[in-house]
Amino acid sequence: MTSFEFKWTKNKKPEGSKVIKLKNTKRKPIPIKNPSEDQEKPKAKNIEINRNIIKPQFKEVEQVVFDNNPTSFIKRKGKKDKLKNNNNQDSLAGNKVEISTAKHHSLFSEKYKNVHINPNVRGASVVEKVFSAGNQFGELNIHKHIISNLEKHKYTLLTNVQEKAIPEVLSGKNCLIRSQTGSGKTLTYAVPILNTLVNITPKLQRTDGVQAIVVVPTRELALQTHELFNKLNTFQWIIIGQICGGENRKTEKDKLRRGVHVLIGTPGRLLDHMLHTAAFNVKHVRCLVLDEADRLLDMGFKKDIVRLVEEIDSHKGNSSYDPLAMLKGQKASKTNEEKTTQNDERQTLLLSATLTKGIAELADFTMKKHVYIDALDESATTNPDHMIIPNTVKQEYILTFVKHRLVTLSAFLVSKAKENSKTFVFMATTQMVDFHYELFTKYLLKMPINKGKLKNGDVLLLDEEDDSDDEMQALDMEIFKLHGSMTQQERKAVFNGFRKAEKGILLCTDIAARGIDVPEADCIVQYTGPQSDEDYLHRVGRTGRAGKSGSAIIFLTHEEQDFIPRLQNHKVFLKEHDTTLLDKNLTEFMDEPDKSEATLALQRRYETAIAKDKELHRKACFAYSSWSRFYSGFPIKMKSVFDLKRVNIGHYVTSFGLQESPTTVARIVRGQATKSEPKRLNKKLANHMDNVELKIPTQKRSRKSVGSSTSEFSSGLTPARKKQKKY
Ligand SMILES: Nc1ncnc2c1ncn2[C@@H]1O[C@H](COP(=O)(O)OP(=O)(O)OP(=O)(O)O)[C@@H](O)[C@H]1O
Repeated sequence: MTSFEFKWTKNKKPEGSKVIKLKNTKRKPIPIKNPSEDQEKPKAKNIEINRNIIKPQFKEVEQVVFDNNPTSFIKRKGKKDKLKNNNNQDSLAGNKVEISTAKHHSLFSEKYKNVHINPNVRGASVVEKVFSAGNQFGELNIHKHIISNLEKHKYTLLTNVQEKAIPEVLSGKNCLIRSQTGSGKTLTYAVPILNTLVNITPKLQRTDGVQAIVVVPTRELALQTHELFNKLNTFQWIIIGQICGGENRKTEKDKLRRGVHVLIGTPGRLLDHMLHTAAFNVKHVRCLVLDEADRLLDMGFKKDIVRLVEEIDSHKGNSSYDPLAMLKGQKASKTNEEKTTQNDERQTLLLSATLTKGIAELADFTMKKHVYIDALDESATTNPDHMIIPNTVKQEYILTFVKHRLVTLSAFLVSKAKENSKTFVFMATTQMVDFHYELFTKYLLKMPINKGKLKNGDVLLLDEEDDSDDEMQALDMEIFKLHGSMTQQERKAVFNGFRKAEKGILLCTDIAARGIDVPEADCIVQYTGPQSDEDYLHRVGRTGRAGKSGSAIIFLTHEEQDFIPRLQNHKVFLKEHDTTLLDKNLTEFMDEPDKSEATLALQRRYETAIAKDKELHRKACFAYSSWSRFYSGFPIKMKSVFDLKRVNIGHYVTSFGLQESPTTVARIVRGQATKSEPKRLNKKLANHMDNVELKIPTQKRSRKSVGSSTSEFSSGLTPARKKQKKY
């Protein structure tokens, strides 16, 4: 890269001029014109500093590097020698620079053209009560130790769904249970299962085998459910176990051989053990729970579940299972073996926050007869199209310019850090999570001491080569990341870390969208749109748990604004986010009173950092590429809102802090180009090229994990496994 340097000696220094250092990059400067003066664009060899524009206190600047962009300067303290070496014969002594602070469109509150969201459309959302009318666990016919243990953990009042469902589950009926997110569905099966097992006499032995199987879609949910069971289970003879993808199979086999009564796991791994671990005996399974049933289906686990159910049924007879009858009959001194052969049909429970056609089909397949329990008041009119979201959650949207998405998100996170919030940020792909995690950890949490400005406050500067001793911890906030391509140990550590943290930001994929319970989470950010309307609901449902309050915000671009009326059709009404606080926080954070300048400073800081950091640049390219693949793969029913053909992909590249064209990024990802700064293609051509590239199934793409987000829900099973020997 060629650099130009010039210096004024005191006597040569022209009035009103300053020492600057011009760094020549191939990138074209963003033309910034002072609207008040109709002057020519600054020419490289005739640079003049306009004092009317630069603040007058700009006096003693030793060296300023100008990277071809009038708004972005780089100060290199103590690096004169290095800079000198970079000088070449093109030094421009005496040249003048016109530096303008001409206003750009503002970051957040600019009024958009073509916005057709009607902010006045308000309607009555469907409201579901969380807690029942004061009924308590103590009133249920359950073991007193379970009740005292529940109370010890502050579970005293029954939630609505618990009040309605627990008696039905206790009576042994098959149930399909629907209630809103965070309403306590886990206890509706955990309490009855424990109660049934604790009441069996003589006491269950380890050799009695698995009595209940709980199937959940993700490993985190398995971990969480396992913890809840263990919290409630003070009965030493009842063993709760957990198996899921990513864990050591052999350890799990040993666990199963030693004996487990309640087994919680993800479908793939459960089936794997059912088929290959002789010690896993399903003959005595009394209860099968399919938690987050709709998610299990969405994630393509239907086949595994069908197989799992068939496997359980093939080992059992047909007589009906009735835990209540079993309890009544406990006085007759039957052996455990007699009891299980007599009660050998499983009870099945399906739980979900949304009711879909798929669930109805799954219910038909897994249960002969079942009762449907809905937590919504009987008086409320139920319409399957209406989405029920806790009314304690404030739902908002923010309309951003595509190229400002990154800075807007950063500003939002700065605000959240100030509020000591616990925030989930949902992103489309694992590559996006990885990239943003690294970017924010390195370049948002930490800032140069001068916060992107020269000390005298004149011009913005980029932290191109400042070393760590010039940096400070700008935000007192920990950032976490969670996605399916992390190892099981990493996932566990992050999940536990985030749950225990007092505050923090979790960047995650939809792997954290269902069932995950972080009671203190008070904010949900959807940085990329959901793949379905139901996904919107589940993501939002990570806050506002058990009646607590929370907020949820979705980032939308102009092209995506139809998502708002779409949600209105589901009786979900979002308000536009008031950006005043964002503006304030960003300007304070960047120590730059003008929000456009603050925006540019942060964007340029990111761009410079990414351009210089090879690994981060690679991550940015892969993140963009995975995003474009994700975006082009939105389900048909969502295409009216999220359609790659309608978006300006060049701007999206900018939103990943990249300076290349989309086509070049695609070539870099394919290994056909190294990092470069070519001319941007025109938009149409770039669009066209990128679409063509997406369709070419190159070897690299299929090998690379930049693929869809569904891969991350892997059960840990390797596909097309050879049959393993039982032992
Ligand atoms: N009776 C209760 N009293 C107080 N808190 C409760 C009660 N029941 C459950 N909770 C709390 O409510 C939160 C949500 O519970 P749970 O995870 O079971 O909800 P859910 O309905 O399964 O949600 P999702 O649909 O998102 O999976 C948890 O933090 C749990 O501890």
